[in-house]
Amino acid sequence: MPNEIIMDRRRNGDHFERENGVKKVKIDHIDTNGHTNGHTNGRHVSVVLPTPTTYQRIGQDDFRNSILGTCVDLANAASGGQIVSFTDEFFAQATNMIQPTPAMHCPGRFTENGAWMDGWETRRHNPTYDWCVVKLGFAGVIRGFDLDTSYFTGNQAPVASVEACRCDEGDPSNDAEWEDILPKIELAPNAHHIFVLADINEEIFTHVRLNIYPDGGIARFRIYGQVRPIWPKDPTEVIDLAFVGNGGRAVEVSDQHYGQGSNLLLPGRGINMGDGWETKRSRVLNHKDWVTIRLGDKGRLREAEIDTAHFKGNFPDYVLLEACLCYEDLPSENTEWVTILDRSKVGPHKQHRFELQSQDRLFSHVRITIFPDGGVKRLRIFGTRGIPGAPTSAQPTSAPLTRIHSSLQVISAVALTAADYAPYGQVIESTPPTATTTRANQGTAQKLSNVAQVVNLRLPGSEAESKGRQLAVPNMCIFRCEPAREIPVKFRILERHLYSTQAFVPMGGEGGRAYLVAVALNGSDDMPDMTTFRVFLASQCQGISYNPGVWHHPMIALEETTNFLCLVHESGVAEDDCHEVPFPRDALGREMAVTLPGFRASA
Ligand SMILES: NC(=O)N[C@@H](O)C(=O)O
Repeated sequence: MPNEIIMDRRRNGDHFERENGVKKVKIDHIDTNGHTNGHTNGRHVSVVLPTPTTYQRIGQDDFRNSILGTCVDLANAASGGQIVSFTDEFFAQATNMIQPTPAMHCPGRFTENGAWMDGWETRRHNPTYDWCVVKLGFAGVIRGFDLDTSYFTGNQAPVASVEACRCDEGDPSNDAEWEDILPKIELAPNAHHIFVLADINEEIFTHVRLNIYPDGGIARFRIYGQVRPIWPKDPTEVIDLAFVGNGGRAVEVSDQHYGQGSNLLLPGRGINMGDGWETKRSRVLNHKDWVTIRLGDKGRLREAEIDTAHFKGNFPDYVLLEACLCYEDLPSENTEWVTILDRSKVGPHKQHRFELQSQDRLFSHVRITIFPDGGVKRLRIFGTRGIPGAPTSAQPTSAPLTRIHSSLQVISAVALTAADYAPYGQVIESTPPTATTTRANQGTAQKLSNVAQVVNLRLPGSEAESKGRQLAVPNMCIFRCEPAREIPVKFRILERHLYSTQAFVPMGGEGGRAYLVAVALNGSDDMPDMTTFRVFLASQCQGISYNPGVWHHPMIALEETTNFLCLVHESGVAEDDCHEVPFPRDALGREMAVTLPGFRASA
């Protein structure tokens, strides 16, 4: 047996050097059984690893009664989790693993590489192993995992392990210090593998690395933990104490048949009804449902926002807010609950704001109760932390309410489809649902006509001309768009072309995998109607056209500089050709940004 060297910590990865406290050990290879071989000073060594962190595997039925039931999924794309690097994703993209929705199965559906799989799947015959690095949506402590191989029945990864590290700026470099968090465990096909870590480790992590030996697929990767917020320096700053990024957690839910209670605390307004809290229909008189939320910190509560976005026929009739102060995760039966918002009427698809009662009292939990049942998208509880120096009275502080800490309004992008985009314009693609197709080119081509409208409202004799608008002529031009330099991408302005359509078509040849199309319809106040604001993720095979007067953000290319062919009618009169407004902030003064799991900011 070659000499053994006890390493204080192992890192996955081949061919790197590691100070073992005595000599540099060069790890040559970690085989699929975890045997780590290396050499030091020309002498072959076998590396013995420290005793792995202990853990307990639990069943799905035990989940809610375990510590994981009061945790959040730190990796979830809906909370800003992102895939930052991986060795391979030949069959299916790594970013699928962190989607909020459960894995789906579509037998008989194929991509150009193989069977369509809803998860991360690497190519076969890896001689060592694959890995994928996840950036947590928010820094936090880790309590457990769900390595879900749903629908992977002959191609699941057979063995996996998990490491973590903290990297406050950017992403881990090659010499990052990774900590073994979950040792190698075996994975069965088509199953949830839920692990609770035995050590209550208070170490804060920002990134996790999932290793699979030697290759294969994982449907979903959930990283359960608790956010450790980065609090504002100013103790008087009013913040959303329920926000997941500020450590808010749903600790008890009466019913979440259609949508989890923890969705109430996610960033932004979500993309559809599926990412809110929604109960089943009740069929008994005087029914009610509720969610108990442990705030990120004790605090004095000033205002609440109850958002019923996308709930248009199934919003609750009434809501009630209560609060209490206790130091356990779950308030006990005899906890005193104080009403901070009397039973109040709410309506469809709307952000409701309420002034709260008992603003001078300190609370640690809030309970939202809905009557009789229904759906709520988000709950925001604005107040100040109960720490020395924070205001104890309800008098306005130096920090006006609009200075809300850090919780950007965050929105997710959705895939661009002709149907979803129809209110804003047309999608220009090779399979348009409405184009007329004829043979052309001496029978060697299909001609798809009228794939998008081309409109010029400043023609001779038009109403615009009668109002003194100068005539306009078509301008076919090229926009060479530089890629977004920060992700999430923040929105700066919205613009519109009142008298002309404007089409953008990627010219191929170079450019990133996708680009963003951010649009809004015009409101009754002749400004953008932000309830219609959508962000679409368009592929390089899709062009778009904006209808005249549709508000849109300037084109946002992703990852690589992208050339777009553009067609628009212009008169040369600036205010007619393009009307710009600053991007609207919400009622609480927050900017808006779009998260893009799986995409990286350009260098
Ligand atoms: N996705 C997919 O097709 N996978 C299989 O072909 C395989 O495991 O190689």
